[in-house]
Amino acid sequence: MKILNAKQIREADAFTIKNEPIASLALMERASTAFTREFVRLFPKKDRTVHIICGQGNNGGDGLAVARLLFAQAYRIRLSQIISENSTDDFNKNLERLPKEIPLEKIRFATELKVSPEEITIDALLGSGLNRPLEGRYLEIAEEINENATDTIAIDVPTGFCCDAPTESVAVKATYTISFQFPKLGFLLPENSKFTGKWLVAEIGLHPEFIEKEKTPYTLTEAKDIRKVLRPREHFAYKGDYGHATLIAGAFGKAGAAVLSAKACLRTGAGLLTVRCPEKCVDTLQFSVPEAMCDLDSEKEFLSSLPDLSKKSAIAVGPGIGTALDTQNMIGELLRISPAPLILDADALNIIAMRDWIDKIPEGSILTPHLGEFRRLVGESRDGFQRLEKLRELSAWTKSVIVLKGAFSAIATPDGRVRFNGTGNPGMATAGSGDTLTGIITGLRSQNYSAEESAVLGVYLHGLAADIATERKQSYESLIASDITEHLGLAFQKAQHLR
Ligand SMILES: NC(=O)C1=CN([C@@H]2O[C@H](COP(=O)(O)OP(=O)(O)OC[C@H]3O[C@@H](n4cnc5c(N)ncnc54)[C@H](OP(=O)(O)O)[C@@H]3O)[C@@H](O)[C@H]2O)[C@@H](O)CC1
Ligand SMILES: [K+]
Repeated sequence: MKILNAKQIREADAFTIKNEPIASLALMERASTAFTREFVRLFPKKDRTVHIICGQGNNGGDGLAVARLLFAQAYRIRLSQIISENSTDDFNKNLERLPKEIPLEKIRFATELKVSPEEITIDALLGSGLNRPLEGRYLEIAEEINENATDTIAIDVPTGFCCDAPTESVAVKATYTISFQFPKLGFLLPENSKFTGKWLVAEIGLHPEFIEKEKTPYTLTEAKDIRKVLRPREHFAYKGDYGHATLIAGAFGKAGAAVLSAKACLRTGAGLLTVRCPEKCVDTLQFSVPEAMCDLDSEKEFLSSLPDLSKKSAIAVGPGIGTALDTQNMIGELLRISPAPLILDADALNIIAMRDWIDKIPEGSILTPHLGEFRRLVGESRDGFQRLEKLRELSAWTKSVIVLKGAFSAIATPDGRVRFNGTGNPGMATAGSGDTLTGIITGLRSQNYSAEESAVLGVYLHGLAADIATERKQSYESLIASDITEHLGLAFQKAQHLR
């Protein structure tokens, strides 16, 4: 799904009105109907008054239409209209259409507005037309909502929320945001997420031709994108058809990282897996993952040299390796010879940052930094938007795919695109979760998925497996990395639509 900026969304709106063609009022009705449908799903009971706070722009127009539509479904409605000098035509027309039975309070001063925790609050004050930070009474109204509302549902975006830049001033903190047609870039970045609450996107039928031709570097991966890329397992295949992966992982006391990666790699479908590890990790590995072969380093406690890497389909390095000097030199050698596609994670990335080796990263690699590792590689970022720019730059610079892990993991490709991932949950912020992802991506790369496909599929399946684990038997608190691997089978089934 494309992510367009606020200007592009306005243009999509205008293009649809002209070319569908559809009257702008009818498009507003479509948007309000879509919002109402989602609202009714979220709040099917009609035991609480719904208080709708409207501005006089098109976001306010949506609010008036929603008031009429919810009233028709027997919700108890209270409406506050924040009076300003200007109003849009569609706002005025929806004001005319408003049933007389709906109580309408005209608000001139913020102090006149009373928000009650007993009611459900719908925020229709300002939407994507925001062009400056909130101040004066708008700011006071947002504060009144934040202080007193218990359930706030924002139409399109919360009032004061910046779609395409950090929201630095006060904005409404919604419980849910029901947004039209496209997720906004700001929904996907950490500093803005405190305003949207849980967000969802309601389709309003903006013109497909406009959406098709409009260019944006940003997309959000959907289930249908995954289904297009996932290949079915061949009936007459044998293990040699699915690659021989190598995982260079582990150090004394960190055999678990190697175990987690290895298991996830095999569960993702790699035909064969060899794990290169120090001697002290081998018993743990062979006991925990008997399906993997082990190849011992000459050092007992840490990795110091590379194994034979000929005929390997993918090589992952990093989980649990530590940063001993010999291990650093081994990474330097691997970057130099790079005999097969590389997946670089964890301490491999830390070593690259320490030794200033970004220039040595072979083209076509996959890097999977979390926020801390990313910072070590490219320095501090002012905010999520600047971090996104640095992510794109790093991908172009290294000609590699970079997976920046976090909520809505972002996958950058050297051509400047960024693909966000929507699966996963806060339970995944747990030890070993990243090692599991490395294993999954390695398993896919080993089966000859491209670097971009491996990263996109891997991150999606990793998140989906965690979601299924959480739905079935875990909570966000109790989820651990091995639960993710345990549910990979169901994730594949769901992604392939077999379930
Ligand atoms: N796109 C679509 O596909 C569809 C969009 N639809 C809906 O339209 C909404 C966008 O509507 P919109 O453009 O009328 O702007 P909106 O957010 O109501 O603001 C109104 C005016 O407020 C002003 N203003 C700005 N900042 C301010 C501030 N800080 N403090 C005070 N005032 C401020 C500014 O006017 P100004 O004061 O600059 O003259 C601005 O023009 C969108 O979110 C969605 O709900 C659907 O109906 C149909 C399909
Ligand atoms: K709003």
